[in-house]
Amino acid sequence: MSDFEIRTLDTEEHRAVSNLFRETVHMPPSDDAEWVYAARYYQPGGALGAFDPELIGTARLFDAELTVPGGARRPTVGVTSVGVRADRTRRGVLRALMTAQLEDCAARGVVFANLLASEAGIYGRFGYGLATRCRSYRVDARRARLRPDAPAGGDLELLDLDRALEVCPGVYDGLERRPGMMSRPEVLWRLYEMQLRRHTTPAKAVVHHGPGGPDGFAVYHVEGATAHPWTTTLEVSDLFAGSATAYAGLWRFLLGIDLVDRVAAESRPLDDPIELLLADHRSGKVEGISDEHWLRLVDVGEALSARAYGHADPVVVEVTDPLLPGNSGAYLITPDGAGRTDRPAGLRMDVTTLAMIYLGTWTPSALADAGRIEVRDPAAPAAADLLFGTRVAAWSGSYF
Ligand SMILES: CC(=O)SCCNC(=O)CCNC(=O)[C@H](O)C(C)(C)COP(=O)(O)OP(=O)(O)OC[C@H]1O[C@@H](n2cnc3c(N)ncnc32)[C@H](O)[C@@H]1OP(=O)(O)O
Repeated sequence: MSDFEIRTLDTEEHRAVSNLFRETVHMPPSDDAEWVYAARYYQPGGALGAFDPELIGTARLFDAELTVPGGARRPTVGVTSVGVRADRTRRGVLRALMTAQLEDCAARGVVFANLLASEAGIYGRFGYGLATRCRSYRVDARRARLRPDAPAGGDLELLDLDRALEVCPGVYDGLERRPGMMSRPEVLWRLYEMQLRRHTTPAKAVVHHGPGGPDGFAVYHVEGATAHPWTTTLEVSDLFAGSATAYAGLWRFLLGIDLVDRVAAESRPLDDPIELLLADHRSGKVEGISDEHWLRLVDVGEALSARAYGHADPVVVEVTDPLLPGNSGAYLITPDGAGRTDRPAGLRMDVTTLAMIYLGTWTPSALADAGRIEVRDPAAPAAADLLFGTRVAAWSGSYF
């Protein structure tokens, strides 16, 4: 359909993008006070608009880096503010925006794209696969204590929000990253600033200082302190630790704050070790597991050669990518690396399914059993499980 045009928006048009996007997700426009912060979350040149001639659809991005299994980092974009005006949906506007955005990323040498999806049925057709998952849990702070043998040491420093926004970005940058973690560019911290300033109770941060300097932090605020009788929940919006000692130290602090009934952590890695630290593991309760990041391999060859692999017999994976056809073809995956090959494929899959196994979140065997991978060599699924498997669960921890 071509009765609309797609173009990159100027900075002065960003507020219209925000208004349109918020309308599509049934939120009111930002007021002037919020827009002071929200505007800083827009990367110049990062927003696309669809016009007919009014603005009827948007999609935007910011540049970042993604950590892949093995620790290498490659360029990614965080895709956000995707919305099409309700009276212009289902006529190809999103498809045109996604196509233009991905082609631009490919031309710029971006290797990945990440997003958080409003609905699970939208993005698979554009090559995005669910690549990280997270779990939420609540800990009964009145009851929970860490085991006496839990790691201890280091110092804790409590910061108000202004100071936290100065200090935490540097601590984050210095931490080792899991597969799936992104760098946090300035625009992302501006988003978090906006969100944290919105709370009616003060947001705080606690930084853990280990032998080599700051090695972890948690950002939180407490809800419920104004109602009587009160039931307070300390909500953890960020928690990153570069060592087991920092992780235990941050939790020990959070669980020891007075007048807190519950500590809620919404989006933690699937293998977050909190239960192992609690003296009574039933003082914490997993509330649910949910989607986290959807990943698009924009440059399949570069993505496959960037990550590390486990030990197993080599496997040839044939990939199909209708949207970015240059990615289609066969790739030889070995413990020493990956690259294009003419050898016959043991596994065939689309680029969406490849994204699901890329960070190790889903196994090729499970996806083959689900009918999403065509198996041509019966030995290939088990070998691919070992090649693509990771030691720690992939997780991003960054939301936008
Ligand atoms: C990263 C983020 O920002 S997530 C936020 C996404 N935004 C929203 O959820 C806001 C509310 N929804 C919308 O604004 C729109 O309905 C959008 C953006 C989801 C879809 O926009 P449209 O212009 O209607 O999509 P378009 O017509 O290009 O459809 C492309 C394809 O996606 C499908 N599709 C569109 N929306 C959905 C949906 N919500 N669920 C499942 N499939 C969908 C279409 O059926 C079409 O399928 P096809 O490839 O088989 O033909």
